Amino acid sequence: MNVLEIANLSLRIGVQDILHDISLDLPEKGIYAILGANGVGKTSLMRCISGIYHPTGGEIRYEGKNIVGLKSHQIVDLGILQAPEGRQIFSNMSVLENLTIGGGPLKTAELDRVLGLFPKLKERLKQGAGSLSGGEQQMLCIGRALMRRPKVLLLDEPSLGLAPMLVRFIFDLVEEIRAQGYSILIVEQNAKAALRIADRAAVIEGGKIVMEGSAKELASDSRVADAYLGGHVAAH
Ligand SMILES: Nc1ncnc2c1ncn2[C@@H]1O[C@H](COP(=O)(O)OP(=O)(O)OP(=O)(O)O)[C@@H](O)[C@H]1O
Repeated sequence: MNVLEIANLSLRIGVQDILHDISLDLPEKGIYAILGANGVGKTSLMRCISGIYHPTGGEIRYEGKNIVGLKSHQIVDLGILQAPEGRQIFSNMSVLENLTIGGGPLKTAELDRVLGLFPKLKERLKQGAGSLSGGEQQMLCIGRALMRRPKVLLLDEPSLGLAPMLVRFIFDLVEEIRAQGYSILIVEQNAKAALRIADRAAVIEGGKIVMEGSAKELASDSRVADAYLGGHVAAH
């Protein structure tokens, strides 16, 4: 079953066509990767799903129901949570405050579950979030989304600015999060890392899907290799 279905989605802002005829399905407990270079529309697609941008055409169905037109907070309440690009943590607040902000009364069980995934954060609960390393800030950003127990997690460039070792760590963690029953849509420029963990993937160029298939197919496609894997077909 698909938890999220995007059908013929288009987005126009002013006179600019940002997204055109985007269709993709996220299976329940699946990882779907959206690949592409800078500025092709990946973040805009995420923003359409989370209700920040309103698509000009098409549908976004969550558990079979079209969510286009709903407000961001309604989409969050339905169970679609985004860990945004650039992390957007509150650097002058503590790690604990960042994790618990906006979530109503503190849910200890949720906190324990999230901290179980991120032992590094557990050691730094009282510390100012601004003093965390880049990788830890990324964990905090994902952890904050998980505190709301989403069904669908939207990850925008989780590897951005991280050292290769940390990229591996973050992607292993995404796999672990999926194993806990979440469905994950991940936007990435790091095609190699994303294809390693994804079930399916799409490549976006100029606001359009130019390739779509299983992650295995895409990883062994010479066009993907040339454009996104530095000429090497990825070992899967
Ligand atoms: N609010 C907006 N107003 C005008 N143009 C916008 C707006 N949001 C996005 N765009 C344009 O849409 C295009 C796609 O941007 P988007 O941020 O979605 O790309 P991206 O693939 O996520 O790139 P990046 O990896 O740099 O975030 C860009 O040309 C951008 O300038």
